Amino acid sequence: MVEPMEIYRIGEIKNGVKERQTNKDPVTSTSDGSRVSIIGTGNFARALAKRLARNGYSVVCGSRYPNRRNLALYDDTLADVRVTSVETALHHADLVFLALPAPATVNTLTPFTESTAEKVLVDVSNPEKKDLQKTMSSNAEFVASSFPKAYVVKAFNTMSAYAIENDYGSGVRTVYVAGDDEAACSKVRDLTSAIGFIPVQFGRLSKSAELEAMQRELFGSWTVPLILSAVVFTAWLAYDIWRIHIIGGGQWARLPLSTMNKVVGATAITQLALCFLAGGVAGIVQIINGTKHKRFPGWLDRWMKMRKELGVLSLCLAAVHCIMCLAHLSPEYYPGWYHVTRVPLMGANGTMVMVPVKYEHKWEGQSVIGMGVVALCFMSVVGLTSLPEVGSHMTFLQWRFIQSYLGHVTLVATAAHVVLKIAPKWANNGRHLGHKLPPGMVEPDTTMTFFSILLPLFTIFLRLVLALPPIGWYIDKIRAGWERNQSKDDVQA
Ligand SMILES: NC(=O)C1=CN([C@@H]2O[C@H](COP(=O)(O)OP(=O)(O)OC[C@H]3O[C@@H](n4cnc5c(N)ncnc54)[C@H](OP(=O)(O)O)[C@@H]3O)[C@@H](O)[C@H]2O)C=CC1
Ligand SMILES: [Cu+2]
Repeated sequence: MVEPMEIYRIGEIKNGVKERQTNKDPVTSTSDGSRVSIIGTGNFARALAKRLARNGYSVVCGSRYPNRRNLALYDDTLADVRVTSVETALHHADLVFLALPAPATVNTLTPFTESTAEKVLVDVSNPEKKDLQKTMSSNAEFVASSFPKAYVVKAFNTMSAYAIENDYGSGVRTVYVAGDDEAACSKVRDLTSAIGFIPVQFGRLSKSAELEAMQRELFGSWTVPLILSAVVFTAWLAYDIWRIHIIGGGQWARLPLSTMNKVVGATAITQLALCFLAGGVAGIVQIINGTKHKRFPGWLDRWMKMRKELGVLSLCLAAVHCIMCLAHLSPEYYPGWYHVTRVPLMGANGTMVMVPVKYEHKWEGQSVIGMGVVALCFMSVVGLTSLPEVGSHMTFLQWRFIQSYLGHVTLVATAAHVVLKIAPKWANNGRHLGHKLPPGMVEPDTTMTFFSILLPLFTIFLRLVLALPPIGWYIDKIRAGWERNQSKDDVQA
């Protein structure tokens, strides 16, 4: 942590803040590690300046119009931050943040190229694709090629100005740092930790392209799982509308809640199955390869990497399904779940009549709802621990237990919830539809609920096959490092 130091400022006294003058010359002395310059006076520059000033740094912001910028108007903390010309700011410190729009970065510094020599220039920009130079994959590399005597580092671009300004120990705290000069990167990392963030060296400057690309994708790693959810949801919805409302003549008034509820539930369980199926398919690929040291095919690799997102989306959908279920849980919608009880009522002519009413759940209703609640609880634990903010507080053993073992129990509980829902219909063999089937004939179940359970059941079956001996032993051996072709290769070597 950098020691708080005497802050000097030149400029107007705002809101009665007493001006502290030192006899240091802020322009000529640049080797002081507690001095930082920021080029730009916008949202990012102000947020970073505020944070640095709070931590005792001497901060100067370089502007095109220094006389027109008064940062103290935004925040009292910024009263200690001086606004100077870009050139003066470049001289103020060895560490210079470039908080400028990407297309303006190089143009702003070009007139002062000589002043950039030996400076650590931190590019925080998030350029649009159209702003990138044709031959460059990132703005940071363009800055580096334009100012070869400077040490360019990419950092802070994945953090919002809001988080920089307001983080008091929670929220996103990781700052990715990329650069070719280790001393320069180390300077940026030290400053990052000194102001309360966690620096992570992301790689060399060429990795800036990845850091910049991260900010161009609205949903990042969530994009494909979200699209997949939308596709699965639409497919189930189309099927159920066709089956229930178009050819089945079901009431359209039941579409927004009753039909939609089933579709949301079916999408949730499909996503959950896809989340766990990836591990099963990976197991088969490892058996075929006879080793765990071979890279998975690209599609499987991407699938494995989106398991967290698939699981969390499934949890969100399951929660919505639960609320929708509770919202219309009544004998009208679920007649088979209730006992018929006769209660006496006074008839019109003064005589008592016994009227059948339904208010008590039969075991069918109890078991479906009970199992649904259990599944949702397990799913919440698995989903929440898959978030890095929660998972990072657990030991690997705890994390694996929840993600793998409890995860599979969740899938089984969810499948059981659905099977309990549709099993009574199978037992009735079509009688619920009012059909009289000849002996031995089975009414085919064409409900969406039935189809939606096939993938989860297959996933559970696959995981069982892969877990039980002898296949389970074989996979364990491979996962412990054994290789089928090891001895042959060793002999050849
Ligand atoms: N805001 C955020 O949350 C984040 C921003 N960033 C990156 O930080 C950089 C700055 O963003 P932000 O502070 O939001 O942007 P702003 O538009 O708020 O500020 C940019 C500043 O750059 C200076 N500037 C110099 N030349 C130009 C020019 N030609 N056009 C416009 N401004 C110019 C201006 O200062 P002056 O007029 O005093 O010269 C201006 O205040 C961007 O590259 C952005 O991608 C990265 C992560 C988060
Ligand atoms: Cu359900």
